[in-house]
Amino acid sequence: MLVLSGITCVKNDKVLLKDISVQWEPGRLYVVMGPNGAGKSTLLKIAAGQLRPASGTVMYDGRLITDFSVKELAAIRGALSQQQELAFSLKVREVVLMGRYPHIRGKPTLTDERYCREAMELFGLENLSERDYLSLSGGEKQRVHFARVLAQIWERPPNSCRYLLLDEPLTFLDVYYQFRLMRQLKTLLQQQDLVIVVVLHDLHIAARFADNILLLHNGRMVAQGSREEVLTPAYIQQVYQLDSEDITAVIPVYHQPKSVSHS
Ligand SMILES: Nc1ncnc2c1ncn2[C@@H]1O[C@H](COP(=O)(O)OP(=O)(O)OP(=O)(O)O)[C@@H](O)[C@H]1O
Repeated sequence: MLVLSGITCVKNDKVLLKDISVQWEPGRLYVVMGPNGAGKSTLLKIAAGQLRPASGTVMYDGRLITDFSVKELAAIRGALSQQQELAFSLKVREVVLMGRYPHIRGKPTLTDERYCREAMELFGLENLSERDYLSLSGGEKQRVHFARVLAQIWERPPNSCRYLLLDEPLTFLDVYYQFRLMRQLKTLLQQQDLVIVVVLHDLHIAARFADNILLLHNGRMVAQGSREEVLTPAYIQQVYQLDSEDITAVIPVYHQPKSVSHS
C-alpha cells in the first residue's frame, strides 16, 4: 500500500500542494485528475520519491520512503513521467532493458532478457525490438517506455507490493492504444500485489476505467471517491469552469440528464 499523509509542497513561495492525504491499495485503478497546473505531476513525483515535500510523509508498505535507497525503491516502483526523451541512439530492446538496471549486477541475465521480451510482447513491440528508438513515432516511443517501466517491476518482490505511477500515459496514443493500455492496466491489477496510479485528462476514459478518482485544483483536493461521486457536473464545473452546454458534452453518461422520449 502507498500512503501519502499531509503532503504540502512549496516552490519559490508558491504552494503547489496543500495538505494532501491519499491511500492507494493494490487491485484498484487510481486516477488523479484536475486542470493544467492543479499539482497532479507534483503529487506523482512526490509519491515516486523524485521530489521531496515541504511537509508530510510517503510510506511504501508501511515504511517511510526516506528509508529506502534509490535502488531499493526502483526495484519495486516504476514511474513514467510526462516527458520521456533519449538524447542518443539505442535499439528498442536496449531501452526496455534499461528498466532492469536496478536489478542487474554486472551483466543482464537471461531472466532479465526474458522479462524484457515479455514486457515488449505485452505492448506489441516484438517487431520493433531492433529498431532505433529515435526513429519511432510518438505513440511507439510511449509504448517502449511502458515496456521499460513494466520490465522494471516485472517480478514480485517477496515482502512488498509493486507500484506503477503513470503521468499522462495516453498523450501520444491513438484511441485504439488508449483503450488497449487502460484494459491492460485493469488486467495487470488482477495480480494482487500491484498498485497503479494514473494521471489522466480524459473524463470519458476516467469514467470508463477508474475505480477511484482524486480531483485536484490549485494544489488542493476537491474530491476523492468513486467515478460516480467525483465526475459530477458540479465538480467538473467548479474545477474546469465550463459552461453548461460544454459540460453536457464531457460529463459521463451516468450523470447525463434523461432524454425526453417523443412517442
Ligand atoms: N519549481 C517550481 N517553481 C514554481 N512553480 C512550479 C515549480 N514546479 C511546478 N510549478 C508550478 O506548480 C503548478 C503545478 O504543476 P504540475 O506540473 O504539478 O501541474 P499538473 O497538474 O501536472 O499540470 P498539467 O496538467 O499541465 O501537466 C504549476 O502551476 C507549475 O507551474
